[in-house]
Amino acid sequence: MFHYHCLNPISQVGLDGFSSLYVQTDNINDADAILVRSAAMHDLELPENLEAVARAGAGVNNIPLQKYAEQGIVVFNTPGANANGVKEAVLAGLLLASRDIVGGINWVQSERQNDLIAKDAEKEKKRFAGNEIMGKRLGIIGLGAIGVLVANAAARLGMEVYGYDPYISVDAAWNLSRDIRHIKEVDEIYRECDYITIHVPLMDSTRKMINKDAIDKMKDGVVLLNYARDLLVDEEAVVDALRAGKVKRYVSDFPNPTTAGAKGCIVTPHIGASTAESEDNCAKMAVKELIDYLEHGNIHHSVNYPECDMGICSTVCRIAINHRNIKNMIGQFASVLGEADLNIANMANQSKGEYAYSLFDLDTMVTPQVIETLKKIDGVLKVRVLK
Ligand SMILES: NC(=O)C1=CN([C@@H]2O[C@H](COP(=O)(O)OP(=O)(O)OC[C@H]3O[C@@H](n4cnc5c(N)ncnc54)[C@H](O)[C@@H]3O)[C@@H](O)[C@H]2O)C=CC1
Ligand SMILES: O=C(O)CCC(=O)C(=O)O
Repeated sequence: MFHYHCLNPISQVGLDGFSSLYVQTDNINDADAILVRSAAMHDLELPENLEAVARAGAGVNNIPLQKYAEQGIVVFNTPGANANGVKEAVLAGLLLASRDIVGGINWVQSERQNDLIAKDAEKEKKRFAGNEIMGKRLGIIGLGAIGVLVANAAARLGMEVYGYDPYISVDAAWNLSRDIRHIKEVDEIYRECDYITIHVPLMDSTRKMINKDAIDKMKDGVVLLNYARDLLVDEEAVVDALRAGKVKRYVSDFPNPTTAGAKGCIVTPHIGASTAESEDNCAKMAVKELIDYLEHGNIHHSVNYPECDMGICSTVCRIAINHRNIKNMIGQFASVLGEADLNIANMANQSKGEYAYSLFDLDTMVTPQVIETLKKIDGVLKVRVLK
């Protein structure tokens, strides 16, 4: 029996993927696994028995990845599962920034008692006029799951699309329309584009990457869109640039005291991925990842441990070891198992940065003493026995 705890509401369609072997618990201390969306986990101490955290979404800046890796806790995310939801929100953002649709709706609302509203609308509508996006130049920073979808959709809407991503994956490159212009220096995006949208993860290297220096290089009247994370942008600098007329509109999905209500800011309450489809997709993928890890020890889409897949164990037992990526770990595991007269039928060892993961399928059941000996090896962070 496995227990899981949800730190945020998770789509029932996804949770239905758990078999009768799984029970939801309100007590985090009983949990083998946690499902989370945007809840902040940096100050959350996790119990020793916890095996995994699955982020039903893309961004993992709310999770202390290294701290959990040190505890042998594997953190997963769900790459691409909510990308279409965000793409559609970005398209809405492009249109909302181009025409004063929000102002127009608010005007109609404020005139709802006015019997002459139809006639007055014809006089007032020039205040809410704007421009079309067709033929305008859109710069996309970050061509991952979301950036690629935004690029292709904007190109189909007749925009001239510039894409910048020095670390683009082979898959993303294959999925990118040939109409997208490949930009090698981000300054070219700043210099040339009428609209700039950012789709990179929040990391130390990307924090405040859109700052005053970057804004100064942009075209006058540029529109900035941020459906990635507010901390990627120096928003004080953006608000100053809006006041000065340098930036025309700032569209953000992350409300905070700097941007909420500020002139020229169009801010939504982090709803980029809040569609039934995205929520279901993320939850389904997260649950699948947890099941494969808890039952079979396989790792797919982890952000702090390597990919590792040995399928379903067809021998008597499988040992899963989370450990540091240092020399002679496999040698030590093999000698402990050999000394205990255990034959290794199959094995896998993968590493990612400072951490590594090993699976051993054995022909005979391992004893608790052998597991204790493995746990005592310097650099071992967690050992599990799986059937
Ligand atoms: N508003 C919302 O509800 C949502 C927001 N997000 C945010 O969007 C971000 C991106 O999501 P995905 O596209 O799914 O992630 P992804 O991991 O598929 O793509 C990120 C891309 O950014 C690129 N990148 C990294 N550093 C870069 C840099 N310095 N310059 C240019 N490119 C760089 C990477 O190479 C990668 O291709 C997430 O990390 C998350 O913060 C994601 C989903 C929903
Ligand atoms: O769960 C959510 O709605 C947040 C989505 C998000 O920001 C992400 O996937 O990075």
